[in-house]
Amino acid sequence: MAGPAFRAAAVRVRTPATSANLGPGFDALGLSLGLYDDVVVRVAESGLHIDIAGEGADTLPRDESHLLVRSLRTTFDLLGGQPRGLEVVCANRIPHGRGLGSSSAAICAGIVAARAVTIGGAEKLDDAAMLELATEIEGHPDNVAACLLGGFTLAWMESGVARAIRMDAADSIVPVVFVPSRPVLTETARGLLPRSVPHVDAAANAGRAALLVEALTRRPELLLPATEDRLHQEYRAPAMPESVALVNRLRADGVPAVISGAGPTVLALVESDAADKVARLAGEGWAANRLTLDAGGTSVLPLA
Ligand SMILES: Nc1ncnc2c1ncn2[C@@H]1O[C@H](COP(=O)(O)OP(=O)(O)O)[C@@H](O)[C@H]1O
Ligand SMILES: N[C@@H](CCOP(=O)(O)O)C(=O)O
Repeated sequence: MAGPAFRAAAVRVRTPATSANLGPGFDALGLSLGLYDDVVVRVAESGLHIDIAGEGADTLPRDESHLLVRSLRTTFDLLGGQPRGLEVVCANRIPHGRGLGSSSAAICAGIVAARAVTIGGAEKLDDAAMLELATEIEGHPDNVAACLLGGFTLAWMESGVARAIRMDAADSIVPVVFVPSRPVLTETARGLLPRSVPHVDAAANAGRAALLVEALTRRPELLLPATEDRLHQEYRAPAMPESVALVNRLRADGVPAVISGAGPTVLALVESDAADKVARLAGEGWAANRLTLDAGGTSVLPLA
């Protein structure tokens, strides 16, 4: 049987950074942030050519082991076959290994780009199937849900299948990130988690995660209690002691701060009039950035 046909024109995909967990919502809650990687994918006559600018330009592989290319390949297989050749041009702005969802961004960009360059791709792979595939590649659904859908997402697994709903965070909320210079791989930070946790901690997190949905969408004044976590942050402290100390210091000052994703970035969710002041609180050793909320998720854009 013949494989699929491909568009001759290049496709440009923009994909956001994400902050997962948000304190108590381990592997469930995610927030899409206004910091983006861009990728242009073109089907070529032969071979694989990868061009990378920005984050990872000195370290990422230029072969089939590149994460975005692996995601493209997996998606093409699902859509019925591989193109003869591929050109991939990446402009990376999301820092790697910092808890801002760079791997999810690469995975989602690959899936969306493969679907867009395949004629009839959207009919064969709908949005639910993209979430399922992205979760399979990433291993947990929280970042990829926010990355694909934008906004504030709640993801869960149902009979082994990832599902998600999208909400909008209150637009008075400003995400401020404190990014340290040293990375910690998500795999390392997940390896520090215990296999079981005390019932009292699980119960506390369930209540706070539920409260967080209300706080983030409608009542930001509840963000400090709503972002309290007992399931992952302290367990991860040995890999990121300065980050956990900064979270505790900010929280003691009344700032709703959490470890972003698996860390080591610290995320503060603050009202816009306090954002600049909060951004100055961390001091030396942190790149503090006042970001925006992303509403659109991973999108196919016109070529520049
Ligand atoms: N834009 C990208 N292109 C290719 N690979 C990427 C890209 N972004 C991230 N990765 C891969 O993902 C790894 C980081 O993933 P991870 O440890 O989950 O951290 P993060 O919190 O940034 O997602 C990088 O070391 C790299 O191997
Ligand atoms: N729920 C995951 C989130 C990982 O996010 P990342 O941005 O660090 O990849 C976890 O806490 O392990």
